Amino acid sequence: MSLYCGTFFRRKSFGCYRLLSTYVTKARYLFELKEDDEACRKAQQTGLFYLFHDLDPLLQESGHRYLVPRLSRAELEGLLGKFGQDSQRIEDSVLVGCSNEQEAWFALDLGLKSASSVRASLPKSEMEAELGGSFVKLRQALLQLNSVDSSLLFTAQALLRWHDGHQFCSKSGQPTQKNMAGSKRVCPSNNIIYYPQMAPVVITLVSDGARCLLARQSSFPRGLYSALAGFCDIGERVEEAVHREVAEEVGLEVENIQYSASQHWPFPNSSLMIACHATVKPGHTEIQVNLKELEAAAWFSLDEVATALRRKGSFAQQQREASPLLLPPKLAVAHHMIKEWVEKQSRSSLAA
Ligand SMILES: NC(=O)C1=CN([C@@H]2O[C@H](COP(=O)(O)OP(=O)(O)OC[C@H]3O[C@@H](n4cnc5c(N)ncnc54)[C@H](OP(=O)(O)O)[C@@H]3O)[C@@H](O)[C@H]2O)C=CC1
Ligand SMILES: [Mg+2]
Repeated sequence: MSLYCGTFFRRKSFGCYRLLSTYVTKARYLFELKEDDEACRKAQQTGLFYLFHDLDPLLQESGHRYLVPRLSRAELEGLLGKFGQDSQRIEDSVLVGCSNEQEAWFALDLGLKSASSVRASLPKSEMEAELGGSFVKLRQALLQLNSVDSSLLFTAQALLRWHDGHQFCSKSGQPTQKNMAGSKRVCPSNNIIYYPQMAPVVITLVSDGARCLLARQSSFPRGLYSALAGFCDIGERVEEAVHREVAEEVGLEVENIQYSASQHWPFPNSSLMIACHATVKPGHTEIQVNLKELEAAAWFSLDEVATALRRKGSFAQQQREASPLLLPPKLAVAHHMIKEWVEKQSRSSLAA
């Protein structure tokens, strides 16, 4: 038997009521807000709002870091009033999370172009002056955000982008309607439900036992190398995608595929990055770079990679110093895998 009593779920087990964990309580609260428009509308009264302008989040500079301001409902209504918009606009926001105390967090974009005058794009520089911050490209701000803020902003931007691109039903051509939380859109003419999507991408760190294989695309910043990444084809298993992508990009066959971690990556569209380690078949290490996909690929020794990982200083600083190898930023899953590989290799060379 389970009882819902306001803020907590309690489950009766062996005659006593067990308080559910904060995590479970939060998960169920968010589930309720996604399912129940009225509950979500109510949560918008007491919630906090992250602001975006044409998918760029509002940030405030503080030394070398960015802070992410959040507006209360009253502050948001005041802002909208100054720009001739009524509080109805708040219902365009999407739910992105909540605090342990069940204060719901929403994201609202006031800069996306829309055909409707009630959804007009508000002027960016006037809003920035009013809010004492600036709307910054999320990719540019990455290195100056903490991991909690960046993860929330990744989700918020991906969700806002998805809604902006799914205003119409692909079958009937009619406008779709967002539910209050923004967890889906429905076509009123045929009841088709559209859910936000992420494209699965495999990212593989290939090792030959002593070295790891890193590659770069011509679009990467100068000096940056990363693990091999590629979109999963439809119908493919993760293992198949890993085999195919490595074969396509560097002409090698891999084995011993081991799952490492995953990450939602919002650039340029929403991807679910599935990170795996893999090894090449013994003696099969000769790389044949597919120049349609990559600019270069090479094997790097433990020492080269460990030195690059240890290097301090900003990315731009390292580029100026012409560091021989630059690695992805800490918050990218590619960085996590490279670090994991270095730790494992270092442990096994110590043990040897
Ligand atoms: N977080 C991290 O640590 C890292 C994240 N990544 C991300 O991984 C993603 C994939 O890596 P990438 O090497 O570019 O991928 P691929 O090797 O699969 O090649 C990219 C090409 O795939 C095509 N493509 C684009 N979107 C899709 C899609 N949804 N489904 C199928 N094919 C698609 C495009 O081709 P066309 O333009 O010809 O249509 C694109 O040029 C990138 O978005 C990148 O940002 C990559 C490395 C590290
Ligand atoms: Mg690729």
